[in-house]
Amino acid sequence: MPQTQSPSASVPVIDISAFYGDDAAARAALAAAVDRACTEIGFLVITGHRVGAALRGDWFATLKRFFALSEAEKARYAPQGMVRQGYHRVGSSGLALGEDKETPPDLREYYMLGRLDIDGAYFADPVVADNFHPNVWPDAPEGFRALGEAYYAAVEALARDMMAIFALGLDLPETYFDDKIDRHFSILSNLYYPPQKVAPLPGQLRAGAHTDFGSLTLLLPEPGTGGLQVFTKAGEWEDVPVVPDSFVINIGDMMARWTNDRWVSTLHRVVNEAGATISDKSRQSIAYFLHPNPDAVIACLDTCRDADGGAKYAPVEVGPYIAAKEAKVRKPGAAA
Ligand SMILES: O=C(O)CCC(=O)C(=O)O
Ligand SMILES: [Fe+2]
Repeated sequence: MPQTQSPSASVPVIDISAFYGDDAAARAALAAAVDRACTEIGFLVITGHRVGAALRGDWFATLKRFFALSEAEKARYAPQGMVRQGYHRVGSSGLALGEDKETPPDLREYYMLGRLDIDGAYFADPVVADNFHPNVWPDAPEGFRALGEAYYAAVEALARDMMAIFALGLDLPETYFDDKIDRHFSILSNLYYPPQKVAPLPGQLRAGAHTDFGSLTLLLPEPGTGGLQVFTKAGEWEDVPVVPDSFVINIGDMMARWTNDRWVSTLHRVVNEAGATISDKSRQSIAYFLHPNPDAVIACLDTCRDADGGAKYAPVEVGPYIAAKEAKVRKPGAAA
């Protein structure tokens, strides 16, 4: 972990196991703790989830074998145009570009998996179909598809549970978000930050400063690795705590808009190792971005209106909002 940043004081660690029990007071306390974390920093580290250790470990190991393949082999799975599913090489995007900050591309490659079940008339409707494409499965390594599908399903379920906890934290019925996320187009971004053999360009990071676009992100950094930082209200970059068997959760722009900025979509980044211009250490992480239904309209929740009943943001449709962000992040020119 980089040594030059202060240890985390802002991001709380919250055990969510009460959600799976029937102790009403414990569930209410959990919802209040999550509300506080989302209000103060927009990030929390959760324990007590149900995503198994073997699944997490096996998926990390399989991904590592994929990223070790030759560039030519990996390029066989690169998507066309703005399709997300498939392999994205190092230099193909820069997250800070989405914040209109001209920076060199991020030092990472990734393999994106999308929603598993896209059968049915809804998903083929031209209005939303751009958000739903079949997954692309590499010939190797063995087990990639089975593990990728199992991991996707596990975090999809956890994200749904987190949205239910969010609803409780916002004084809404637990099921409030269900019909806004039942046709989600969530992306599982399996990330690999290669060892750095040459010095980065000025302003070039492993992942540039950005907010996430969807309603929430479930992030699983490789066990024991740091590098992820949040921008605090005090205006400082702070390390996110590294906690065994946890997920890092942060809210994205959709949740900030739903809550009228009562909950904050916080800037974050992944830094190079402190002071080092080259490094032989790689870093892996797995991010699940919950993107609500593409045709869901995100408007201020009744429980989050300004004192005068108003709202900061005009209603926005999820699909076009996220597509516009991605067009900036993946703009041509960002390619190395
Ligand atoms: O790799 C990480 O730890 C964070 C990545 C991230 O913030 C993102 O891809 O949106
Ligand atoms: Fe992010």
